[in-house]
Amino acid sequence: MTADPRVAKAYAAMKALGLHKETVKPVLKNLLRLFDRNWDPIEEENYRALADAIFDYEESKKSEERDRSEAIVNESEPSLKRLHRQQGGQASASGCNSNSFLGESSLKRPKLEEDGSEACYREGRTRTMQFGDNRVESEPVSPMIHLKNKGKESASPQTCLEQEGAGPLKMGRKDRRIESDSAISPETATGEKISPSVFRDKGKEPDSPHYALRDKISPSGRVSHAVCLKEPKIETRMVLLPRENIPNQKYNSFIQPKNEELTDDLYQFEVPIAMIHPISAPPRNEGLVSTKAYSSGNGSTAVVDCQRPRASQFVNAKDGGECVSLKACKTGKVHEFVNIPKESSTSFELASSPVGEVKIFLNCGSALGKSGFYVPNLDEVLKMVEDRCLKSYRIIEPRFSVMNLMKEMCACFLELGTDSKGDKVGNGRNVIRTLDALGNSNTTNAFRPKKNLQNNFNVSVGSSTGSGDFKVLVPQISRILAMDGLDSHDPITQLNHKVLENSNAERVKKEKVRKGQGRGNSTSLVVVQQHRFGDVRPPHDVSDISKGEESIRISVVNEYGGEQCPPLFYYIPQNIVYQSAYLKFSLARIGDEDCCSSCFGDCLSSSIPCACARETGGEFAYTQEGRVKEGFLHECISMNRDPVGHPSRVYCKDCPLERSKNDDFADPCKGHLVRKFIKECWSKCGCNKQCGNRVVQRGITCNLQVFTTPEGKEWGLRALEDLPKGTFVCEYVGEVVTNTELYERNMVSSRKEKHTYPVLLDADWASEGVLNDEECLCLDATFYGNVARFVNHRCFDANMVGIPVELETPDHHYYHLAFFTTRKIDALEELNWDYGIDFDDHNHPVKAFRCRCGSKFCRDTKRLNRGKSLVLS
Ligand SMILES: C[S@@+](CC[C@H](N)C(=O)[O-])C[C@H]1O[C@@H](n2cnc3c(N)ncnc32)[C@H](O)[C@@H]1O
Repeated sequence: MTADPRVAKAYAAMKALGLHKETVKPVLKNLLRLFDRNWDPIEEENYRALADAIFDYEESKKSEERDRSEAIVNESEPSLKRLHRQQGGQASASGCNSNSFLGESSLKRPKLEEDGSEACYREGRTRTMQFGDNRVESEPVSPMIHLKNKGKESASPQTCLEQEGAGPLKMGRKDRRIESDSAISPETATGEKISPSVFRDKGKEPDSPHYALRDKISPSGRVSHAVCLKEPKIETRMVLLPRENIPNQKYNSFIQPKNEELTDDLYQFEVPIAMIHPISAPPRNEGLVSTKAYSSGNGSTAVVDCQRPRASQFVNAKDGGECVSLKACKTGKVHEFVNIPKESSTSFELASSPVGEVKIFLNCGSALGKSGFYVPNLDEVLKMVEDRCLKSYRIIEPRFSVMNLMKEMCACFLELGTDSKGDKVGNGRNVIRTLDALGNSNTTNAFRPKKNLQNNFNVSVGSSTGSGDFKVLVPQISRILAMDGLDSHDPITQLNHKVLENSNAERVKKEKVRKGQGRGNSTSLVVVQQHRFGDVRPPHDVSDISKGEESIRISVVNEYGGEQCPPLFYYIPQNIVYQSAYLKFSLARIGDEDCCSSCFGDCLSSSIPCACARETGGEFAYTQEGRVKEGFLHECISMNRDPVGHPSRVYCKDCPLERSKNDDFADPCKGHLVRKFIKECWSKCGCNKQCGNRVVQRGITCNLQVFTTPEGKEWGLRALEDLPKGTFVCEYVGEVVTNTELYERNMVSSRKEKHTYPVLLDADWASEGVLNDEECLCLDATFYGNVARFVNHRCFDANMVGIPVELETPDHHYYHLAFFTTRKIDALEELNWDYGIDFDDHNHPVKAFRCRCGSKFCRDTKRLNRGKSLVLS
């Protein structure tokens, strides 16, 4: 019996396809592992990824068996002959690209198979085609942005989606089946497959195609081919698949197969391209790079001459590979590959400039450590790749060529990176997001168009009126963002956009229509139905978002563009139970020891602390000024800042959070902080409303404003006045839901919401035995909430701390989460608190996002790593 409804649903969906639970289970398990337990990519399109994975797994098993029997037959044959047979379509799956992606083993991190690589190159040796007519010109290249497979980071879900999971999971069974039992494995070492979708007819001929290429070998045998393309006018291309057939664009990242060297010999070079062996590169310098060329020591030149590259972005090829970081420099000339390779890997990089130059750089690391490695003939490599595409991907179109494929990649890159619709307002927004994702929002200007590209590339450049932002929506980057919620398409807020979201608006719209999600016009502020309950959310009053619910007005300002209004929600000044939460306030339940019925006036003025101070060790937590006392505040702050090492971190035997997920794959409890509580006097106390031990219950008294943040976090909250340390700012208000209800909500929303607004009231979850579901409470401010729903996260050194405060009940299962300043805050400073989230935990109710907190202690290491790779000097 499967307890988890998601697992059950998956089984049911597969059952409908005739797949038994036993077959489904191991693959599902692997997929969950692969996606870091993120169900979204699995559930999408009626479990298409899962079905594909199962089919591929089954086929790869069959293929392996076949290969095994062939290997036995071929055992006595000379290796050369076997290699020829590979060429002819009989190669063993254990050759160059043998990793099976989908089965138990194939979901492991991809490893380079040296033997396989060598076999590939040896194969190249036996061929006689010559590569000629390489032409090198040395014109400078304009600013570049870069996309790169770094091949280093561990597989985050988004990484998996983009790379490891990209191939087999994203391809439709029918239109892009990969013949896994073909002679040469369809999968690269990373399990990637090339999407045929990149072949589309653009109907353009290239201008005098020339090609140039430098094959460089590092001392260790690392090979890189780089190609610089000038004026990539598009040659007539074949149509293999209509774009609409692509099941899910976001999974169609284009990543080259391992060991397959793709180069372009058609375009005219602007600059000589060569590779830099990372080892030979000078030490990393975060400042400007001025070196022009490096020598790897064996004659391989390291030259990259590129003017004013502005940004770079890596896309991982796979795990365990080298970390090569591409550095763009302001003054120009050099791309520096700075990190030392750990192991062999393959990286892939696309770069483009605002004026449309595209550069493709491939770095094949698989020959590392092979002493006799030499550069194979390029034409042979191309031929081999084409053969593979023919056999493995069933690309039978006679005009297919790697060159065309590469051109298509450039065309897609440019097409997606520019705005064919001239959609103006949305562009700047994407630029900001993309560039912020790159770690430097100041680079926006770098992408402003200098000239119209229409003639060259059949794409137009969108520029926002006024700002003139050039839209650069790099597909891989935007997908990464989408994975982490920065750019996902919330069906509700999407409808409230004043502008079309991005350059892909048309495509997104089509996709939505196809999925039956398209709903009306997104250009006007509309009141839309909640996808959850079918109720209607009221429009905002920007002069006071609380609509009079608070004692002060809280205005809304939009200074940076983007969403004109915050997402719609009901403003409530106090928590409201949604349904099942056990929250019973009764005077009878408050014992004498939990109130001060004999007090009078202001408890703080009494020399003897009242019973309500019991919770805080017999001392009131507040000062006479109504601020949290220094010592207490610091304890709360330190507890938050070092939650893992904190002694008050406890682990549930039966964690409600994990319990609500699923039985099959539940993790052990990740721990909860046993927090310090404040107990305020309340209705059963004899003191008056002005009692100094009543702070939170008086509500918001500071001047606050909802505003658009410049860093791309969208809406945030700021103070309009200086706030001293320890000041109560606001409470986190929302619907009180049980942990299970929250889990169900998350399932329904399927993590497609752009932002999430849950808070766990878990301060006491682990201190007792097993809690009932209705006692495991959370606050969800998605639909009903107060101004605190706008407070963004900051890692560690946030200027507010959330402290559990008891008002009505001494029961620790329910409490108020109140925010107090951790230091003096200046007027107009953004307010933030540390959500305490683990950025690697994509299964947590608080959806992990790509953190833009700007703290030097930022925990979002993936972003940091990526940021490091994206140095803009
Ligand atoms: C409680 S909401 C905060 C308000 C939100 N910015 C908005 O516009 O409604 C939490 C969401 O804000 C975004 N967010 C909060 N802190 C962030 C940060 N440091 N970096 C990036 N996004 C952040 C995330 O999307 C998160 O899911």
